[in-house]
Amino acid sequence: MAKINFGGTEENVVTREEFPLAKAQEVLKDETIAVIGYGVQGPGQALNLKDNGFNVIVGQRKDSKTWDKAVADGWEPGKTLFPIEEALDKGTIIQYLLSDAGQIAVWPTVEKYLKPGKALYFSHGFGVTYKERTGIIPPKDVDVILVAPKGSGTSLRRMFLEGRGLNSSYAIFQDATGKAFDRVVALGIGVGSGYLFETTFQKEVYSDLTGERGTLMGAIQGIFAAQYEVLRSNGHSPSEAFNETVEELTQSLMPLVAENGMDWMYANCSTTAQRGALDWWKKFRDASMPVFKELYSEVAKGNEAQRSIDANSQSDYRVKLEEELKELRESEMWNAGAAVRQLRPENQKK
Ligand SMILES: NC(=O)C1=CN([C@@H]2O[C@H](COP(=O)(O)OP(=O)(O)OC[C@H]3O[C@@H](n4cnc5c(N)ncnc54)[C@H](O)[C@@H]3O)[C@@H](O)[C@H]2O)C=CC1
Ligand SMILES: CC(=O)[C@](C)(O)C(=O)O
Ligand SMILES: [Mg+2]
Ligand SMILES: [Mg+2]
Repeated sequence: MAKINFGGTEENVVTREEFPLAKAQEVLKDETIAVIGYGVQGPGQALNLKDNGFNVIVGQRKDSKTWDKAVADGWEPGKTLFPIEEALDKGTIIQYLLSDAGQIAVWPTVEKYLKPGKALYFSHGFGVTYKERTGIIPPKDVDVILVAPKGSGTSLRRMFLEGRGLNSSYAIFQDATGKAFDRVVALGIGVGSGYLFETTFQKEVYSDLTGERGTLMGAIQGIFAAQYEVLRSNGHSPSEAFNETVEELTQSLMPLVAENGMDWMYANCSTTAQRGALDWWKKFRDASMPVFKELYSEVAKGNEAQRSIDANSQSDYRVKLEEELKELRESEMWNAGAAVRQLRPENQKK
């Protein structure tokens, strides 16, 4: 366990150096890892575990699109791919990777197979933290652990195949066997994490729900739309408005931030831009602070969790989500974006 100083605070971090893959394989050599759910995280984690040499099987609803996806990915029905209950029975570690709403519906079935000594693994603190709303209360004689990749399951798989890794948080809610730490870290390394930082189930879900509604997905679309609309209402063309709002950020500036921080990105822009950005960023911070405070309060009260449960437990939730995604895709800003993306040299038809 390394102690890393993050901006003045020392935190526990597990890296591949001190917990190499060989150690993870040794820790889990007698385990059967059953990945329940094959949506976004399921494929990324299961395929990385398989490529890392672990004994992993997939449990999914038969005659479902995701069953077919698993077959297409090489999982063999009756050998490494099973209906959910069969996988639950065979698994000594249950990776519960159904959707958060789906986990509620299937929990009564999962609970039946949680024999003493097994491990119940999540990639989100949602189900256990909001137990009054989800009904997910694990038995006392199983390990309850979490590895939460800080990114899409699609990126987890892509970065693994590129020889890189996506960072994950890890937490132990219950250590019934005395092996919970070794199991959770071994699984974190096995699913392809670059390094693991410690958290709790509650801290993970509060921060994650805030992040995805905030800078990572919700707020960023909000400020893109606001700037785009102001530019357009002042006579700027769609391509100019989109390039100045999104394309330059994703293609040029965000990679510089990822490489070496915000000051590095600023330093690689004009002094005119630096002056402006340094003058305005606090104004945007102050304007959005009340919204972020309201967001966190709604998350901590459980209202955001309930909203997600109510909406995503509807039988037509996917249809409704797709309609809203279509509305976003067909908005002028993202329509202009599709044209701009096509103009990238790498996308030009050869
Ligand atoms: N999407 C991502 O990249 C990330 C997801 N997570 C967490 O990982 C877990 C899995 O997330 P995703 O892969 O996005 O899930 P998802 O929304 O893609 O759903 C996974 C699978 O659950 C199935 N499912 C949904 N409702 C069901 C039901 N009632 N009965 C049976 N199956 C049902 C779906 O068919 C799908 O195959 C969640 O706890 C999520 O919060 C964590 C980090 C990132
Ligand atoms: C990809 C990720 O980390 C999210 C945004 O939290 C999620 O998909 O739930
Ligand atoms: Mg997340
Ligand atoms: Mg999330």
